[in-house]
Amino acid sequence: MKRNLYLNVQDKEAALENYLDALGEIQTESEMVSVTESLGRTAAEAVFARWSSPSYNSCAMDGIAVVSSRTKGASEKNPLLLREGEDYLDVDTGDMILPPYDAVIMAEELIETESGDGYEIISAVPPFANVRAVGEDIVAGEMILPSGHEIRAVDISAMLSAGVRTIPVRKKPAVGIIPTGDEMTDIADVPDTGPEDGRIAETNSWMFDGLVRENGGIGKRYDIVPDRPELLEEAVLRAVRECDIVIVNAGSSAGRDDYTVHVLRKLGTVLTHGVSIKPGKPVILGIVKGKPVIGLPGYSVSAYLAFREFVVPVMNRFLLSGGRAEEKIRAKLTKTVMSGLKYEEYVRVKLGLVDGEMIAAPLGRGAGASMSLVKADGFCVIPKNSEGIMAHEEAEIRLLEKPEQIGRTLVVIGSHDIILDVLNDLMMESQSGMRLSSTHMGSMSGLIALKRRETHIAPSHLLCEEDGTYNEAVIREMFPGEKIVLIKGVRRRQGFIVKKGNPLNIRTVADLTPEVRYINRQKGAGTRVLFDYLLKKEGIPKMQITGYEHEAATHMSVAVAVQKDNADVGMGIYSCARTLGLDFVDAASEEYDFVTREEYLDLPVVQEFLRALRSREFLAKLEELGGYTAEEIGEIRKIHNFLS
Ligand SMILES: Nc1nc2c(c(=O)[nH]1)N[C@H]1C(S)=C(S)[C@@H](COP(=O)(O)OP(=O)(O)OC[C@H]3O[C@@H](n4cnc5c(N)ncnc54)[C@H](O)[C@@H]3O)O[C@H]1N2
Ligand code: MOO
Repeated sequence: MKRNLYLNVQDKEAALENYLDALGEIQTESEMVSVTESLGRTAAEAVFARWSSPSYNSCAMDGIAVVSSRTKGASEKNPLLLREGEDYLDVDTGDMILPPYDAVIMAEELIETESGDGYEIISAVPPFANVRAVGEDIVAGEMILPSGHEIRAVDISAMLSAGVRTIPVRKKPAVGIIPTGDEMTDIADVPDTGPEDGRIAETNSWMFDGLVRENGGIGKRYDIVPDRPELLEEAVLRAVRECDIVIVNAGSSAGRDDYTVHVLRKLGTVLTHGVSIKPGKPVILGIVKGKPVIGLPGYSVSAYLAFREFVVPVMNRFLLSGGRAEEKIRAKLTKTVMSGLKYEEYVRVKLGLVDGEMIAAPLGRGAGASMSLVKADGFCVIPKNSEGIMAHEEAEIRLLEKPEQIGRTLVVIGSHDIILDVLNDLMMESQSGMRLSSTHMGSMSGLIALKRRETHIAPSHLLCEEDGTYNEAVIREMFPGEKIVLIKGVRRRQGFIVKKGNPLNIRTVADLTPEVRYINRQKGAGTRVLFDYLLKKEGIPKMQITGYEHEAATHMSVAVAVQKDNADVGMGIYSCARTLGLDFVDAASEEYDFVTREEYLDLPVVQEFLRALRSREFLAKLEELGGYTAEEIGEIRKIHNFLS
């Protein structure tokens, strides 16, 4: 099969409009459901009340039922005596009121007679006072909900009160999901130890199934189709017979086995192959036997975005829904994101509020970075024909997370350590509703973010080469005249992460001979500073280290690179080596602290962070991870550096 080179990508809006036009008017169907099961469904027709509610005149307050006309003339000067059995009946809220009674006086307004045989009242009551008249809430025949209304819990109770038991709702569109690819293994068949080399656990179909349900449809997953066009043809034809919409996943691009587009052309028509969004470019919009068949790219982020932009609008056609309104906010980016001119680019971001300003920290941009979706609070969309957005500029963010949650976020930018995940977990476990959102950019970038008031806390382990101390020296230099505090964190062991048994026998930087493949950390990372310091001490030039330019963003990615033999050695913390069953050669003990502004200490999110940091659970967790000591944990050191 020849490669598909699709260089003519279409604009997203034009492609979608053209596709919806080609699909024409969709015959929507409805089905009857019990009102009690109708939550979230869309009413296919207007719903009318069968009964009135209340269905009888009912007492609205606890007190006595009276005949209103007989209370005329009662006043403070001329109180009226009411006798039990003759003039009134004791009643409670919800009781039926029958003639001749037509009004209720609240218990609080009654003055008991001294003899206890009745009450005195000092004002007259009008007819139907404190009475819920029949039909006061809902009148039989009244329209309760218009057609197209999405049913909520309150609607359910109103319908039931009005005697409506079943209603017609729009039928959920059935969305067929066909995963493809020779390398795919159904999750049920993946060994417990993980997929064999070269195999991939088929996970996208489960994401689509969830997305289909979230958007009001029914997902129908089909077996994985191997890379053979005749099998895909068969699968598509079957799915088209059984479903309203069909998704074919992967095989949408230019690979030799990417023949989805050929199959769809053979079975029907393809209106678009390739749109100007990134990730998500290789979308295929086809029609087979009148049904929409959409080819989505294999990478999970691309697949998710393309689903949002193309499958959801088609599903909304079936539901006759305008779709959910997207919430948007403006936020300041913490770092520059560059973008090509040809595509509209979707950058996932984490959000937080620092000093009253919304801050967006961009996450990993790879199309396969599914964790960027897990962590994202929103997307920043960089338009076509834009080269990108500069750091500290404002951008529009489409929200995925609730705005309230964002206000309860402790923003942490700086050096990475897995204890940040543990602290977030401890904060989330408590009743506070607060969370910690950390972006790993290295110690130096964290301090710069703190300087610019773009983070609450900057975790840092910056060595002062002159005196071997940590953090204080650089803070004094960077924050003259500002009130900065150091929240003491942990001492942690830094060293060489090597394969089990240390086969290359690495003990010191001097053992990093040219045959040894090193993996480094990004510029500005404290671990890189430490490595450079060790090299300098030994008089070893950086350029002599094989792999000095090979960078990873976290300790854990260094450890994985060693585990999977992309490198022989890298510097990192003990706990990461241990988690992956690797060996560790001690090189230094360093201080990993949390830098913040003094004025932030009183913020509830910072207080909650301190609580988690000083908790017994956290100490226990450090013990479990290994490689940490915490003698000064949670202590606060003021670093006020006022120049005289
Ligand atoms: N020469 C070119 N190569 C590629 C281009 C291009 O323009 N020219 N586009 C790239 C872009 S952009 C994307 S996105 C991908 C899309 O590729 P396909 O849709 O053809 O998907 P595959 O190559 O088959 O798979 C990509 C990736 O995703 C994994 N995958 C696939 N299905 C699943 C599933 N159901 N569950 C989990 N993971 C899945 C698959 O194993 C691959 O790792 O193409 C670029 N290439
Ligand atoms: O455009 Mo692809 O969808 O970036 O990964």
